[in-house]
Amino acid sequence: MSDYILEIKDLHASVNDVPILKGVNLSIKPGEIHAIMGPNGSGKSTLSKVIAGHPAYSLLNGDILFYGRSILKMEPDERARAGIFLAFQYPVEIPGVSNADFLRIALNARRKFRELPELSPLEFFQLITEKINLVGMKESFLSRNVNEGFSGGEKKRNEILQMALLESNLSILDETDSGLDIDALKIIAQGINTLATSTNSIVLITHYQRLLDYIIPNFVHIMSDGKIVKTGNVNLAQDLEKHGYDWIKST
Ligand SMILES: Nc1ncnc2c1ncn2[C@@H]1O[C@H](COP(=O)(O)OP(=O)(O)OP(=O)(O)O)[C@@H](O)[C@H]1O
Repeated sequence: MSDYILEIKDLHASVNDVPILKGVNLSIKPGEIHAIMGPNGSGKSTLSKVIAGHPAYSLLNGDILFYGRSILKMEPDERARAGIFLAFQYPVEIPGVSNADFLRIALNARRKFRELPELSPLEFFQLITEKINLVGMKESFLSRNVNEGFSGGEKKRNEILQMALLESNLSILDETDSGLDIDALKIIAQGINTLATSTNSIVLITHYQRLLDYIIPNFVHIMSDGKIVKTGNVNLAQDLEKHGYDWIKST
């Protein structure tokens, strides 16, 4: 078994024949939290979607290893069941599907993969009641359709609720902090800290140093034009906040 949960090696990817990722290298060990920052359009969301297996992206070169094994041939649902979770920058609404059913079916698919017994609706209800407190959500959100009519911040909370339920090994949170009010940011950050264990890893994609006051990452990476151009600790985010991205170019 590899020492790493995730290893990305010289990853090049394109969308609609436009090259976006131009040689990304990243290694993540269990127990680590990594933050990825970078200017708009630098490829952060693309990286997260390529890891999750989004079919719109073509892989041109490189590899993605999950516990030492290439996942390139795995479908997105296989990757999710195996323990890769992506909280979307723009969570989708699914009219006609109740949030509770969606979450229970997703959880049971993951439990089946882990060779755990599926939860009955009653057992699921007991578990979800505990988990919604973690993200400060009201129970009424469970009977509504997935994200339908949810505010921006409520959609983000719902993503973290999924993360809490699925107990994924690798959780990639794409701008989960954007759209959250100050109180919600603290609640969500606290929830994420509770979910971080010595055996899983979290990748936070963010524009705001503020999030990293609440969730202290082990590493901060800066992406620019499809590559990770600088890696440091949490001080790197503070320097960036002070000096802006032009500072990176001059260092
Ligand atoms: N379908 C597409 N066709 C052409 N270009 C695309 C397509 N999808 C994404 N791109 C481009 O890929 C680049 C990287 O986008 P991506 O969303 O990964 O950036 P990002 O770093 O997450 O940006 P932000 O911080 O604004 O969310 C952008 O220039 C974007 O316009």
